[in-house]
Amino acid sequence: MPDLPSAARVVIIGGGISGCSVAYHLAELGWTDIVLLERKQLTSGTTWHAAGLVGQLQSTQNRTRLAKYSADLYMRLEAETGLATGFRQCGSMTVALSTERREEILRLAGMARAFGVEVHELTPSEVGAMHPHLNLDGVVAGVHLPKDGQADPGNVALALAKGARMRGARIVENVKVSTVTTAGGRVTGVDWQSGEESGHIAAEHVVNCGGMWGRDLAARNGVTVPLHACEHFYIVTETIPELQRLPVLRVPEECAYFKEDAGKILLGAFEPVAKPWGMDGIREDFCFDQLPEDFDHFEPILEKAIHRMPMLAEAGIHTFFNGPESFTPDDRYYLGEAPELRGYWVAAGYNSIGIASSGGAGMALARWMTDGAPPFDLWEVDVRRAQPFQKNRRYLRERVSETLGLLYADHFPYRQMASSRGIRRSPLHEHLKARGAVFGEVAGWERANWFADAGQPAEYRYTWGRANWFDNQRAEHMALREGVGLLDMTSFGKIRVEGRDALAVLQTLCANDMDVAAGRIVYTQMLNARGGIESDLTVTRLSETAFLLVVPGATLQRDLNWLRRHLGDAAAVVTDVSSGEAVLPLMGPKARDLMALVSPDDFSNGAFPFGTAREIEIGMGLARAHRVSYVGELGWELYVPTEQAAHVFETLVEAGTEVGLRLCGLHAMDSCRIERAFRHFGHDITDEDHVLEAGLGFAVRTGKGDFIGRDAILKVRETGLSRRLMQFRLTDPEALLYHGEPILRDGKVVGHVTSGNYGHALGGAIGLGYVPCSPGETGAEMLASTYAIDIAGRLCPADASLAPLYDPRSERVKL
Ligand SMILES: NCCCC(=O)O
Repeated sequence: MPDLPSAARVVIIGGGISGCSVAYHLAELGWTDIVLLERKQLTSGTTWHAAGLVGQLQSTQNRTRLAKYSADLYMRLEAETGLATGFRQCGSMTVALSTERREEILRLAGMARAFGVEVHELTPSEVGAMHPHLNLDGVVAGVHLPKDGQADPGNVALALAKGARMRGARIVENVKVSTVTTAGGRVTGVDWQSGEESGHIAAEHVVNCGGMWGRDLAARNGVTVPLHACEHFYIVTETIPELQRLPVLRVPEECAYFKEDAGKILLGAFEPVAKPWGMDGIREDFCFDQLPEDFDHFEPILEKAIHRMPMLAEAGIHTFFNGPESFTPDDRYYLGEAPELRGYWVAAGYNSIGIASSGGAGMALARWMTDGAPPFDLWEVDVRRAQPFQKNRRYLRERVSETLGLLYADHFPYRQMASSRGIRRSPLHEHLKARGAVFGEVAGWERANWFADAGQPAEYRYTWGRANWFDNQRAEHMALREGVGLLDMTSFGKIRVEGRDALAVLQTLCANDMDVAAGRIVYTQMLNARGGIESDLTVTRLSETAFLLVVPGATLQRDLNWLRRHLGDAAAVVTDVSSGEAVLPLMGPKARDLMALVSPDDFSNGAFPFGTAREIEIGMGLARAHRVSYVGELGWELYVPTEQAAHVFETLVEAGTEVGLRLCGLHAMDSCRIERAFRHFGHDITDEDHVLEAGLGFAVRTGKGDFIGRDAILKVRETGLSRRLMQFRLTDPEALLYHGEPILRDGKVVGHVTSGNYGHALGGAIGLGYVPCSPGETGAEMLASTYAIDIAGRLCPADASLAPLYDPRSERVKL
């Protein structure tokens, strides 16, 4: 009979590195009554066969921050626990074989450096000096991270487990969780089995660290954790006598990584088309299992690797390894509390970088569970980004066969997934496609990003330079600025909040005043207690007791979750009505002229002012027109019952010929919104960003009474801001900004670009980003500095502004 309590504060399911790290960090934060249950033996799923690379260079700042934490933790873990982890700070090197890849690694290096990661750029001959066995054919550059390392993954997990046990956590093997029990939308504990024995542990929290079992385990409780295992291949050579100690080497363009360990080379592959595994479930007795080798599948990578490191041709292969690892639809892992079930936490789906990620992820989750909020913005890995449909196994199988290879593929800006597409489509999809739309995907939605001209291939050609759609974007952008453009934003999340207490609920959750007349639209944020932004939305009062909330499609699950969790026993219901209406923004100074051609209603400023919504006739149908704009121009967002969308679209397009209507895509919408300095949730504004630092004080009404975040606003009003969101325009019209580029103030790195695009009306790349300031420092003082943005090592001078560079007085929306 396993030695298990009948109650615990938290039960962690899964004894891989993820579960051990969560247990370690919760114990470190003083949690008692921690129980970790492992179905077989610790590390016996995926951890034991991981390659053990601890690389800090991740594709975003916050994942880099977490990976840096892992590297620092593993450095000290052996001394703390007395258990050897095999961690060696051998450094790592990534080489580029093309100028495009060079741009990518130098951009990443600049970003990582801004976060305190030591990183050096290398010329080809410096690459050769650092790795003398390397064939330098085609190598154009490299980056070296001396503090990267490698470790024995199993031992790191065991050391974390020991550290957790030393602080009182109970870690028990050979106990399987058969059910996570629930009541009233909350976790109540777990039922367990061990051989013939079974029992129950009552618990406030459960953490799903189930790795490749994570999806199925979650699905049993209706929780969405979309991940799927893929086969991951590597070989280990026999001992190579002349081999010296080497840094980890990544040659992403040849899909390969090389790790020197004890005189042998481990060569691993991230091939472009991977082999999903475990489609019909995973064998009950799976424990330290390997999968059958597939030499034909590995051979193309091996051939290139032999060319790159010719000594491999002579080295015998000691081990040909194939083992399953979990992959997710967007190559990002899942952390946080599941929106479906209170007390159900997730740390899973590590996409083959679980050793590098788990240390930091365990720390972040433990702090999240302790404080009820993540330690910093973790939206990119937040489990609430998962869409319910992504549980579908066929979707996952097809998608992960692509995402494994994407780990080492070029991470070009605007790169789109090729697999598992077309799942969520607007009713106008075929209309847009027939007119040249090139689609991108967000949250499963297909969205027209740009429109190809007649005869132009309707496809992306990826680059770090000017894209093949740059001129299309410019034409669409200028149509929105000078004429009239029609967009399709059906992917917006639409939420109805209604009932006797709907107003009271929204007054508590929103920073702006919701007590407005029916037909008014209010731009607002939902804040957390720190004044950070949980949601960025418009709220339209439909009647005394009904409100329509419009949110980005990508944040719908998060926003629904935030609303529902704060309902308490209020007499209000929250309903996702996203599928009921298509959204057609008609924007530009000629929008009123076009509306007059398709509708008998009055669209004058007097009759239809900015910030109002009303039902209108359009063609032979009805729509609700909202006078708002995310591009900063006169216009209306038309909310049309889904089944009337095609009719309204056809009516607008037909009449539009008279006023030069142009179909516009999301790329033009984004370039317009960044010129106008409209913030984008998840980039410019997150739960870490105080609403006043974000420059959104104009949408805050502290005088209306209490609401979540009010105290934090009053406090900052008293103490002053410690940073401010600024807008930048590069003075070189050729340079391009995407995201993550370091910002320099008077020659010193002070922040990074939170979002970037090209300002076609302003004539240069535009970026937003936070700049620290001292309390009391005036805007004029901030603007007296000189600013530059580091783009892959080149310093590009930038004009900085606190007010929007385009239409600073917001006159155009009120034309
Ligand atoms: N599991 C392999 C890790 C690969 C990498 O860190 O690049």
